[in-house]
Amino acid sequence: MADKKKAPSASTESSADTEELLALRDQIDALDEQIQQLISDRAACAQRVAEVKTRARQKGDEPPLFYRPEREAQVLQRVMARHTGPLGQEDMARLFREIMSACLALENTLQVAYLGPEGTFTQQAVIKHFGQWVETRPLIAIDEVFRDVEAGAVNYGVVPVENSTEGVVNHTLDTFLNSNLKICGEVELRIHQHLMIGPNTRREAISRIYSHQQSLAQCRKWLDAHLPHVERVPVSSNADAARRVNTEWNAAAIAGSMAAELYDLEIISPKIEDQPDNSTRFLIIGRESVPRSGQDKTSIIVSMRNGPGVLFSLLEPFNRHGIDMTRLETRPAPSGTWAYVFFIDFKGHMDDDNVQQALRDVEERAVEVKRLGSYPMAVL
Ligand SMILES: C=C(O[C@@H]1C=C(C(=O)O)C=C[C@H]1O)C(=O)O
Repeated sequence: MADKKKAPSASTESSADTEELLALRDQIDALDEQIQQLISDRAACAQRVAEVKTRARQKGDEPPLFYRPEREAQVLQRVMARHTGPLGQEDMARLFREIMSACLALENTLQVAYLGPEGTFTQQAVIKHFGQWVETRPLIAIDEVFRDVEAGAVNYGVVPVENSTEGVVNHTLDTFLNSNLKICGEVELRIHQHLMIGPNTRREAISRIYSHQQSLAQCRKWLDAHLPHVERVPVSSNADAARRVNTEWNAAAIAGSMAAELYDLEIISPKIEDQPDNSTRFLIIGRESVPRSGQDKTSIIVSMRNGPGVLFSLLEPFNRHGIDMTRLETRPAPSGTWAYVFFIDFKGHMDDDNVQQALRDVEERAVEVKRLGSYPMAVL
């Protein structure tokens, strides 16, 4: 009996396995050492970049721009283009996202305000875009995020702008009308909504579901099918919904995984959004214009006078100059003076010749054109 027990570890086959495993681990240890050295060399380069940027600053100039969105987008694009596996292309780019985030933090720690509270999808968008190495500040309203960036209290702000199921976030668009901030980037986030409960919730007695209005709308069909008689209570954010559930025995919340983690809730039905490709787009707002990255988008607001053929005359220059329009939204004019206000996104950078020509043509036909910015298209 005792001999039999010893047999497997003594067999030649398993000791060969162990040797192979040990050799592979030696290889991994050696590679880790090289990776660590290379990351340290990269970080030292970033430190020298910071010195160069600081030296280049002329007396009386604005502080140097440590964060360069166009350069970061190019680095990530190159990582993805040359990648051949076996790790997934996006997984590799995410690793580089974090390496760059840590390198930038050596130069300067970015402060980023976002539409909070903590645990919302917007916080997830901040981390996806900037990586973990930033200081974040949750604020309770979109215009507060704009105000903090305008006042220089933070470097950048992140706000939601459109959802693939529910459409535009009108409040964000309207705030741009009265702001001089620039759009410096965009983030796209796949949105998964989960049904979650707290430690005191009695599953069979759930009579109320808290969530943000948009999330309730994104899960309407699922709720109709699975919990038709449960009251749906809209609250100010998904994180607020998750917080409430903790103290009520008959309530559940719909929110994202960050909120579940933050408030220690149990996800009882994951991914209950009606559209499987449900995603939200966020904008990064800042005070500076971003140079060309090679794969850019531009956003403008155009005010046109009412009249026949207005939309045609607005769109015609884009068509003539071969510009790919990616979004067109109409909003009521803030004052009676303008009949229409159009929010337009298109591919290309304001420094591109055809974009400059198209903008000149649009400016001739419009009451006013406001350039919100050119910025790198979302890479991840
Ligand atoms: C190193 C630089 O500064 C920052 C850090 C980057 C990086 O780690 O690759 C890229 C762009 C900047 O946000 C740079 O400007 O090249």
